[in-house]
Amino acid sequence: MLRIAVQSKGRLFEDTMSLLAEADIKLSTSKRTLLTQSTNFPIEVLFLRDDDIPQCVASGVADLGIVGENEFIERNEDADIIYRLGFSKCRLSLAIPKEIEYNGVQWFNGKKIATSYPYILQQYLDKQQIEADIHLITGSVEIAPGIHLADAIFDIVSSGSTLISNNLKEVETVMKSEALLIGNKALSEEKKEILEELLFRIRAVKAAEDKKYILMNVPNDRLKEITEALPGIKSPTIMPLATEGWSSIHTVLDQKCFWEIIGKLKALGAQGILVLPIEKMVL
Ligand SMILES: Nc1ncnc2c1ncn2[C@@H]1O[C@H](COP(=O)(O)OP(=O)(O)OP(=O)(O)O)[C@@H](O)[C@H]1O
Ligand SMILES: O=P(O)(O)OC[C@H]1O[C@H](OP(=O)(O)OP(=O)(O)O)[C@H](O)[C@@H]1O
Ligand SMILES: [Mg+2]
Repeated sequence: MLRIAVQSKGRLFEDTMSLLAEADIKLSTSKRTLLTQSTNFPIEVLFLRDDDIPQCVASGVADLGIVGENEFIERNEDADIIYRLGFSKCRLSLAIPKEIEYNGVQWFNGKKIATSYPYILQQYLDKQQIEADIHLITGSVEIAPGIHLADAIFDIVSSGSTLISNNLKEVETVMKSEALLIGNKALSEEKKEILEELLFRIRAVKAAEDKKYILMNVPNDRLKEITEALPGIKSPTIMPLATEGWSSIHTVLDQKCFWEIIGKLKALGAQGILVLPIEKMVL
C-alpha cells in the first residue's frame, strides 16, 4: 500500500481531493481522520499541514506527497519531483510600499524583509549580492510594512489583490510555483508499480482537462474545408447521416482555441454543433 501525504485544509486541499476523486480513488469520507484508506485502490491518505509534507516524504513516513513547489523548495528536503500537477499556481515575489520609487534590486540593500520563506529569499539575495535583514513571520506577511515591522515583504502572489489592499507593489518575481506530486527516493518495486498505476490515471485526468469533445453536422461538399479547419488530436471521425448529402464529424478540441474554431466552423456551414466535456483521455 502506498501512503500519500496531502494538505488537511487550505489552498491545496480541494484540488488535491478532486484529483484523487477524478482518478477514481475512493476514500471513506464519513469520518475525518488523520489517515484514511482508499476503498478501491491500494493507497492511504495522510492529512497534514503543508509545511510538514516534504520532510514526511523525504524520511519515508509517506511515500508520496502533494505540496506547493514553494514549500518543497523552501524545506530543501531530499525527495523526487514526480509530476507537476498544474494547480495552485502562484509566484513568490518581493513587494514594497507602493509610494516608494523603485530603482532595481539594489534597493533591498540594508532593508528588512518580512517573509515565511527565508531559505528561498536568502538564496535569491545571495545570488543578487544583496545584504538584507530577513524577518521571519508565519502569516499575514503583507501587513508587515504597514505596521513598520519591515520595509518590504517576500510572499505568495496570485491575483495581486492582497498586495493592492495592503498598499504594496510587486517589484521582483523570484520563483513560480504550482502543486507538485513528490515521492520518496527509495520506493520499493511494489510501491513503484502502484505509483505507475496512479500516474497512469493522473495523466488521463490531466490530458482530458481543458479538452472538449465536439460533434457537428456538415454538408458533404464542405467536408474537406471543415476537417482542415479542425486541429484535432488525430484525424476526426466522419460518419454519414441518414439525410442524404450530410455527414457527422466528431473530434476533440482544446478549450483555448474553442471559440475561434467554432466561429470558423459555423461560417463554413457546420450545423448542430454539440460540445461535451471529456472525463478522461488515454493517449
Ligand atoms: N493565492 C494563491 N493562489 C494560488 N496558490 C496559492 C495561493 N496561496 C497559496 N497558494 C499555494 O497553496 C499552498 C498552500 O497555501 P495555504 O495558504 O493553504 O498554506 P498554509 O496556510 O501554509 O496551510 P497549512 O495550514 O497547511 O500550513 C501554498 O504553499 C502555495 O503553493
Ligand atoms: O495575490 P492574491 O490572489 O491576493 O493571493 C495571495 C495571498 O494568498 C495567500 O493567502 P491566503 O488567502 O491563502 O490566506 P492565508 O494568509 O491565511 O494563507 C498568500 O499568503 C497571499 O497572502
Ligand atoms: Mg503551511
